[in-house]
Amino acid sequence: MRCSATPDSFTPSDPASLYIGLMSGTSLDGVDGVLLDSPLAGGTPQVRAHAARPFPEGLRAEFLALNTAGADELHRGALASLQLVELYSAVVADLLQSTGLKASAVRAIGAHGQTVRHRPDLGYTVQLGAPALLAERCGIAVVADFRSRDVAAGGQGAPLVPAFHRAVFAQPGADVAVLNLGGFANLSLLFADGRTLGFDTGPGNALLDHWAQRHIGQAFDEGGAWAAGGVVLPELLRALLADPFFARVAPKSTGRDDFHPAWLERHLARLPEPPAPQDVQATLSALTASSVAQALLRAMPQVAQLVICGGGARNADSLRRLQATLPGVACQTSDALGIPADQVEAAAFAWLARQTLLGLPGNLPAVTGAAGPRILGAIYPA
Ligand SMILES: Nc1ncnc2c1ncn2[C@@H]1O[C@H](COP(=O)(O)OP(=O)(O)OP(=O)(O)O)[C@@H](O)[C@H]1O
Ligand SMILES: CC(=O)N[C@H]1[C@@H]2OC[C@@H](O2)[C@@H](O)[C@@H]1O[C@H](C)C(=O)O
Repeated sequence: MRCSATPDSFTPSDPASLYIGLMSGTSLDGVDGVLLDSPLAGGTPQVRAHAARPFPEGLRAEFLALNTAGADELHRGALASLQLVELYSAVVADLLQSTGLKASAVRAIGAHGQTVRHRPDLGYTVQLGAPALLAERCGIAVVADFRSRDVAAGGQGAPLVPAFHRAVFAQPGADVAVLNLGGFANLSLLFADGRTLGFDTGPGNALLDHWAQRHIGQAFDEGGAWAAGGVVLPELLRALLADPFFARVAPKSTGRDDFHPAWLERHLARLPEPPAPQDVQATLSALTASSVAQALLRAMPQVAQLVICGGGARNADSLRRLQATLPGVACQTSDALGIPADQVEAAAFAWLARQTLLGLPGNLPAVTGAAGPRILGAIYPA
C-alpha cells in the first residue's frame, strides 16, 4: 500500500466538495485513488490525498485474459469484478484513514472500473466492476460506467479526461497540450482561445510492459533503462507507424482490441531476421514517442508546452525520446503543476463523478464525437 495525505488535517472548501476517484487503467498495474476537493463555488480542484494498491498477480492475469475471447467469460468477469471491489474498497479505506475523514464527508466515489473491451465502432465499451457492492461496502454514493452514455450518443466514449485537464492545466493565453502516458496514450489540446480537443494517439506502455515481462521478467522496464540501451530498428518502426490508426483523424480511441502482442508478432515475423529483444523495446519506445509527436504537431503545430502525466511519466527513456522528437516544445511532468503524474487520472474520475452529481456534462463532443454533451455514468446511492 502507498498512501499519502496533506500533512495537516484540512477543512474542505465546503461540505459538498469532497470526491474520491478510483482508476484502474489499461496497463493493469493496480488501482490509484485520490481524494479531490472541488469547491462548489469554482476554483481549481485540489488533490488532498492519494493511495494506491497493486493488483494481485491472479487478478491482473485474469483481467488480461478477459481482454480476449475465452471460456465462461460472464462468470469469470463477474468474479473478477467482485475482486476489483475488494481492492477499490481497500483504497477508499486507506484514503479515509490517512485523512481522518468519515465516509459521510465524501459526496461520491467515481469508479472507472476495468476496461476489458472497447468497441465504440460496434456501439459498446465494457468496464468491469461491481458499483452496487462498492456503494454497499463503503457507504458512499458511487458513480460508474462513465463511458457508455457517450458511446450511446455516437461518441468514442474516450478520452474523457480532456475536460478535467482544462480545469486544472489550462494557462491563460497559452496553447498547452497534456499527454496521458498510460497503457495507451491520449492527448488533450487546450487552445488559448478556449477550444479543447483530444484523442488517443496509440500504444503508451502496454506493449513495452508486455515485452519487458516476456524478455526481462519484469512487469515494466524501470525508468526505461532497458529500452535506453537498445537501438531503434528503423524498418520496424516504419512498419509499426504505418498502422492505419495513426493516420486516422479524430475523434478516435483505441486499446488492447487494436494493439496487442499478436499485432507486434505479425510485424516482427515480417523482418528479414529475428531482432534483438532489447532493440525491439527501444523501437516500441520510439513508437510511442513518434506517434504522440506526429499527432501533436498535426493537431496543434504551434504547441510550446507539453504536460505529461500517467505512469509513463516515470519512464526517463520515454521522456527523453519525447523531448527529442519535439525539440521546440517545453516538456514537463504534471508534478511541476501540482498534481503528481500518477494521480491525474484518478483525480479526473473524481471530478467526473462531481459533474454527474451536479447534473453537468462530463464529455466533450468535440473530443469524443458524441452528438452532444451528456451527463455521464450511473449513480448508485450510498
Ligand atoms: N518507474 C517507472 N519506470 C518505467 N515505467 C513506469 C514506472 N512507473 C510506472 N511506469 C509505467 O506506467 C504504467 C502505469 O501507468 P498508468 O497507471 O498511468 O496506466 P493506466 O492508468 O493503467 O493506463 P491507461 O491510462 O491507459 O488507462 C506501468 O505499467 C509502467 O509501464
Ligand atoms: C476505453 C478506455 O478505457 N480507454 C482509456 C485508455 O487509457 C488511455 C486511453 O485509452 C484513454 O482513451 C482512456 O482513458 C483515459 C483516462 C480517458 O478516458 O481520458
